[in-house]
Amino acid sequence: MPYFNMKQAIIAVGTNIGDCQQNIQQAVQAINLLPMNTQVLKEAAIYETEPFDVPDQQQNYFNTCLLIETDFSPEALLGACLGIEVGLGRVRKVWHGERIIDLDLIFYEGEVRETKELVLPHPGYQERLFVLEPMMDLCPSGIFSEWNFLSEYQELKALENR
Ligand SMILES: Nc1ncnc2c1ncn2[C@@H]1O[C@H](COP(=O)(O)OP(=O)(O)OP(=O)(O)O)[C@@H](O)[C@H]1O
Ligand SMILES: Nc1nc2c(c(=O)[nH]1)N=C(CO)CN2
Repeated sequence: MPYFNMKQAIIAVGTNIGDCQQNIQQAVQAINLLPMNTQVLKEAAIYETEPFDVPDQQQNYFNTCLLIETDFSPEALLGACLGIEVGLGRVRKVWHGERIIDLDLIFYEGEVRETKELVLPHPGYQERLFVLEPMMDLCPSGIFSEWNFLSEYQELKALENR
């Protein structure tokens, strides 16, 4: 019987320690091993980006975004992502410090949250070309569910090209 309950979400991935391509690959594998029918449907290109809004000297980041489907709730999906970060060796030391892997939940369908643990859509994604650019690979119209991020992408891209 067809199964209609799956939800789609976008996860932004960032890494700037160690073998960054491998870190991303391991994150994708870990997401595909999650329960609740979770799987990566589409991977954006990987972009090398300069550190943005960081407190110290850091290596360039490698950023991408993943379109996934899942039966997890938004809260459970975030918990699963935080578990993958820990499993891949992430240690939190300072705010916006360098990291082996960062998995941010940008959108979960049209869901909105404003709790201490989970804010949806992810706060600040509109100011981050390193998130918007790979999201355009996943959604070339600049639209995901109720969210239209095309103009934010175009504005930041134009600034970058000046
Ligand atoms: N949409 C979301 N995606 C990921 N984490 C979130 C989200 N909303 C709230 N959080 C909370 O943010 C906390 C800190 O996340 P993290 O340490 O990855 O922040 P950061 O990546 O350094 O900064 P930023 O959130 O600005 O990218 C997490 O423990 C999580 O509970
Ligand atoms: N280029 C780039 N800069 C960042 C990134 C990131 O993933 N890429 N993540 C941050 C905190 O989440 C802070 N700054």
